[in-house]
Amino acid sequence: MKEIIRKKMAASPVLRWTVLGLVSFTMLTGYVIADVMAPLKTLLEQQLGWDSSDYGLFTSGYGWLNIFLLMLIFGGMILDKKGVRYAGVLSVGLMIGGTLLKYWAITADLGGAVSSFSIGGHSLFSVKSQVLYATLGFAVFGVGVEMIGITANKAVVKWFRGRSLALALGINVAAGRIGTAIAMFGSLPLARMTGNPGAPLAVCLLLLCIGLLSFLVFCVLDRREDRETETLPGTEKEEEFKLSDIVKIAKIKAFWYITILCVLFYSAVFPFLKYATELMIQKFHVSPGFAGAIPALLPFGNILLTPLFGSIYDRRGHGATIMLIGSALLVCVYTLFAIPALTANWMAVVLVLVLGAALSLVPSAMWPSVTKIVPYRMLGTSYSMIFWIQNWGLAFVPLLIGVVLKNHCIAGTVVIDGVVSTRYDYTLPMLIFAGFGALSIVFALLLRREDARKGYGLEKPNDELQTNSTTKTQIP
Ligand SMILES: NCCCC[C@H](NC(=O)[C@@H](N)CCCCN)C(=O)O
Repeated sequence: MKEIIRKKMAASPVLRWTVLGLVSFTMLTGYVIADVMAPLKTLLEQQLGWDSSDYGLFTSGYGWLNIFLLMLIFGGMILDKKGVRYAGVLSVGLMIGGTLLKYWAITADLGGAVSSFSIGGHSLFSVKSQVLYATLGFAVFGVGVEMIGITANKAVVKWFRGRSLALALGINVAAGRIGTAIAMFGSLPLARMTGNPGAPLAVCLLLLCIGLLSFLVFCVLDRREDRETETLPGTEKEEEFKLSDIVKIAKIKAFWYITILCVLFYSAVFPFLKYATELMIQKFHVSPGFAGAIPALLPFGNILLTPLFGSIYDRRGHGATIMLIGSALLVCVYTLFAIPALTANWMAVVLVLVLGAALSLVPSAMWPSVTKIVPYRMLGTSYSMIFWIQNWGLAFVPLLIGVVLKNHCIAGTVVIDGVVSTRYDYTLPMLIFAGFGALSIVFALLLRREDARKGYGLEKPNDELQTNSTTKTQIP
């Protein structure tokens, strides 16, 4: 009888897809907030008196606790020790707490207060208190949103092993992209309409509370599933995560290949977006009012393509090859972006669309492939280690590009919207991004070779591999 119930729970497609919808919706609400302030840079400067360095400090806050205080790694260990329900509720709690602090900082009247830091009477630096509190809020939020990313991965793996795993993870990534698209298109109009840069954050907070409810419903279903599986005769208890597992993970060569591929690949895409609008204006002569719309096409393509490529991986396999093709596309896109003679508007649109295809190919194969390399009980820690290293790239590559632009790429001045601005030659930054792509190819090749040696099954269809497994812990 219990066997029947278990089959009913775990195998019921309606239940599985409902679980995916609930978890992905929670992640979506977090992803909206991650990007909601980006379109408001000018408004923050006009209405709150921020300058570019205030905004830069605030944006960098996202990674502080994750990178320097290793919060992401601890998040992964909590996930493996305490499970997806505990980690998920904790993540949403952190996101709500961080966003509340950020909202308060943006909307409170702090009377232009300044916070100064000094050691032994020597002043280190001063910063507007409003900027400081908003940054701290964003830092706490950053811990929560990265943690919900890995929690969602592990929850989806838990429910979809053996059944369209890459498609499910692709849909989960697509939910994140919908969140980004909502932020990119909704934030500025809402702030302008209300005349309040805090208004989009208030709406996001409401959305995040609905995200919490959604996750709590998931918790009920997940708990029921666990109870029913546990009481089945012959069900072995999942081996517990131990601290020494970190060493085991670190000894897996393929894990490092996929991690390095991840940091190189993501460092070539997300940091590019921070400069893409200016590239459109200065190289492709797109009008400033329209220039942001071209890079904004990127998440839209992903929404359809990531699940599509995931489904191909499930049915046909070729995971490592999919990552290789995605990396090769990066090289093509950025080499073409670097060619000074190519300045047609349509070319920029085509290149962004191809970049979107690359950003669908690699994640659609990368996240499911990790499950073939490390055992399920270590998955949270493994994803967190990958995210941690990736976060270094996401934090420092934009800085590197900024320094390169300032020191090597100034090519005179240009008038934009009646204002004389510095003209930059983007050839070198584009070649740097192409270089990341070339290195990604190398690591995708190394991964493919390691797979052939160790037989992880990265080139095999997920569905075929999974139907051969019989227990929860049998992932190679
Ligand atoms: N369940 C989510 C899978 C990860 C998706 C992946 N996100 C990340 O890698 C994050 N660490 C950083 C994303 C930063 C974007 N603002 C993704 O492809 O988005």
